[in-house]
Amino acid sequence: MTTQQLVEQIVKKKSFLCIGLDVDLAKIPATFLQEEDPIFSFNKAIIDATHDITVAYKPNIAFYEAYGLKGWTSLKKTIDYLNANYPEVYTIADAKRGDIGNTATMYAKAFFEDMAFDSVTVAPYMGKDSVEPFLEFENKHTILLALTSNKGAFDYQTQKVGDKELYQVVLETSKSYKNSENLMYVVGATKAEYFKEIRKIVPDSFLLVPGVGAQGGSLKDVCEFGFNSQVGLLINSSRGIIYASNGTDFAERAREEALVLQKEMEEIIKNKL
Ligand SMILES: O=c1ccn([C@@H]2O[C@H](COP(=O)(O)O)[C@@H](O)[C@H]2O)c(=O)[nH]1
Repeated sequence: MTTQQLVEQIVKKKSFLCIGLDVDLAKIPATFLQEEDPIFSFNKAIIDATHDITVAYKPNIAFYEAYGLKGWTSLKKTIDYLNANYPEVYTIADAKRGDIGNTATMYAKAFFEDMAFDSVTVAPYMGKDSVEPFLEFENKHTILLALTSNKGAFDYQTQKVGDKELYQVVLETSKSYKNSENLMYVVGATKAEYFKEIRKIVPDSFLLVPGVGAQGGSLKDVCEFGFNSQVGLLINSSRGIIYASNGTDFAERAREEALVLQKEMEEIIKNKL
């Protein structure tokens, strides 16, 4: 999907919500456990209940890898279901990959070609030649970790490198990568006070923002400086939406939680765009 198509969906749905499909078998309604593929069945129910109010879904790959071959099969069925039934929805493989060039190309093929995701998250630590292979893929985005939502972000990402903080160097340097127009960045909602500085460096880029919901980040605070003329934000919530209930009403409750965020987004879009 192109960035323009993503923006069109955001405007049409009045939403810049991304729902995280982080499925933990210990947390989904017990009735699913009797099914042949509980993870896919759960995802399908969540997707069918929310696709009209969200613009993106983000399965975190760890939640699938943890279940081995069965988990990969559930992931493949989920992405195929999305692409076949809701092709207008943007998809993110939250895989946080990063390795030397030829290996990076294989990671990119896995997520962009075999799995047909629109984007994949990538760690910047191994530098330019570990990121550029992902950027070669047309109409696919590479979402580089910049300033993450966890406490450990302060271990390295805000450390000074010369007169800049490391996350600033990542943002600045990555703009010179070949095909850098295919880049987006991860910035945690729990770091709302950094968005002003981040927008000075990457005013036009899309930011994937996890940390609203279970991690306590504020949508309003992120939008104050994170919002740009094309919205420029994908706000992710995973546990806060998909585990709103583990009863028979789980899908309705997930929709209700998603709707709370979407309504807030609609208001922000009305006031800011
Ligand atoms: O900085 C980051 C990068 C990625 N994540 C991932 O996003 C979701 C958040 O889930 P919640 O349940 O809404 O907290 C999860 O997949 C994380 O691994 C992040 O939280 N922070």
